[in-house]
Amino acid sequence: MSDKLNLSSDVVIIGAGLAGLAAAEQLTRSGYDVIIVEGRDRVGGRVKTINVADTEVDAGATWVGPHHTAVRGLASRMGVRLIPQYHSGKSVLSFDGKRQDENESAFASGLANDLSRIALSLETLADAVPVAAPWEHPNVDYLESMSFGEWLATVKAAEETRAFFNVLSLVHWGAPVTDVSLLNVIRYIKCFGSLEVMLKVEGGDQQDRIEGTAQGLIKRFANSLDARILLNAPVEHIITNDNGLTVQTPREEINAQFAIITASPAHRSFINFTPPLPEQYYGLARAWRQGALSKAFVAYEKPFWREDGLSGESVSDNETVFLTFDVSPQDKSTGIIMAFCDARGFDGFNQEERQRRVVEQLVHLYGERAREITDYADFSWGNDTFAAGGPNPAVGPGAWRSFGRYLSEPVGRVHWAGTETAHDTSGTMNGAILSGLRAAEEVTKRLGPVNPR
Ligand SMILES: Cc1cc2nc3c(=O)[nH]c(=O)nc-3n(C[C@H](O)[C@H](O)[C@H](O)COP(=O)(O)OP(=O)(O)OC[C@H]3O[C@@H](n4cnc5c(N)ncnc54)[C@H](O)[C@@H]3O)c2cc1C
Repeated sequence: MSDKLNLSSDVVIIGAGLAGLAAAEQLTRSGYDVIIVEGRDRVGGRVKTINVADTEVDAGATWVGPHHTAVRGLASRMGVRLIPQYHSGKSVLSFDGKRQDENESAFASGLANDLSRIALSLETLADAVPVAAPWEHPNVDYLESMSFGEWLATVKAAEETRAFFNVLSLVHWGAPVTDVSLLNVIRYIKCFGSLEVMLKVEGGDQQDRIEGTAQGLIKRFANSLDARILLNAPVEHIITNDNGLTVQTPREEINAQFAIITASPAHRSFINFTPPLPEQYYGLARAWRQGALSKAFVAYEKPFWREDGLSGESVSDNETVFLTFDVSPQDKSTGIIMAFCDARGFDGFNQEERQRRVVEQLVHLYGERAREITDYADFSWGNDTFAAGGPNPAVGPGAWRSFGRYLSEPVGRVHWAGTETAHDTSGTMNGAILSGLRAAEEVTKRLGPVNPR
């Protein structure tokens, strides 16, 4: 007999990120018994709080766009405020080591025209993508034949335009333009609404932050649920038979009718399935390689860049820091720059070297005062000890056509959720919630009615 703790529920949810918690809320409200199993020692998944200068900051997801109604609704129910992303003043651009303020003419002329030309082509391509079934696109062979980088070369994008879109690629897929397929990029743009929405602060995806951090919101959400949450419980094995399934972690064995797996597609393959999943599901896990992205937070006595008329926003082709934002607390008790760092020029170095690289680039962008730091913290999602990678999969050429249809198609008693399986706002916290609700609805239909709580 196994010495594991035996538990049972109607549904087991794997993953205590937003998708898992949203699915659990929906199912428990309908009267079902739910257990959530989470491999990490915390809830939140790709949402995580770290500390810099005694201030909590978002190492993972940060922003909520105006159209992210599921997150907005959740925040409002949990009594958590959204605060506007600081966006006053000029941003800074730095390509090939040449720093300039946003509205200086060198950028405004040639590059702006080329950027608009490429952006328009992308938007036009995105318009025609059937987001729920991109493999049905009439030109799927062409769109899946090349990476985003190859397409940029085909349309003769200027070097700086390519560098600009590389920043977009790094921040969304944690990988350069050479690693993601053209179809993946345009589908993602359609899921977000438009390229403009993806890039904008006011009226766009970077409009608001969650007061007290996104993980603060998720902790409240988790505490409000009428479901058991097991932490430090990595699911190793799922055994299905005619009557139900058994989910095994190193310490627990949980019997249930159905499972909802919210792990990102690449992490699904770390679970052993008996009977095995159909072959295509392993192909999917291989092809949905999780990108890598890191964030550094540099604290100062005050947000000094504001005195120079700067917003703290910057875009660079620097090999370490490619994007910055001002995430200082609203009371300006300290100044904090959040720097998105390219894993390739960051993750392999020790903390001293990572900090040196980040601060040097901030000095380049904001002047010598950027050297006078009061604190520093960083987090590398690609180096995380469990379910490493982030923020989204770097889906390469051919992957959507071969495996896309298996993202959310249930296998027996196993259903799939997670932001990657959403059609609307896929790749965001909002998409995660929507995917959890969709999977809960699928399972509810199969379980049949019980008395709602
Ligand atoms: C650096 C970064 C910045 C981001 N910025 C934003 C942003 O500004 N705005 C925005 O909306 N989104 C942003 N995102 C994306 C957002 O965080 C995700 O889309 C969302 O949180 C995904 O939620 P999820 O529940 O689908 O997946 P996850 O949060 O990944 O949850 C899945 C859970 O499953 C667990 N798990 C995996 N395998 C197992 C197993 N075998 N057993 C048990 N548990 C397992 C994982 O530990 C994880 O907790 C960002 C992400 C990152 C990394």
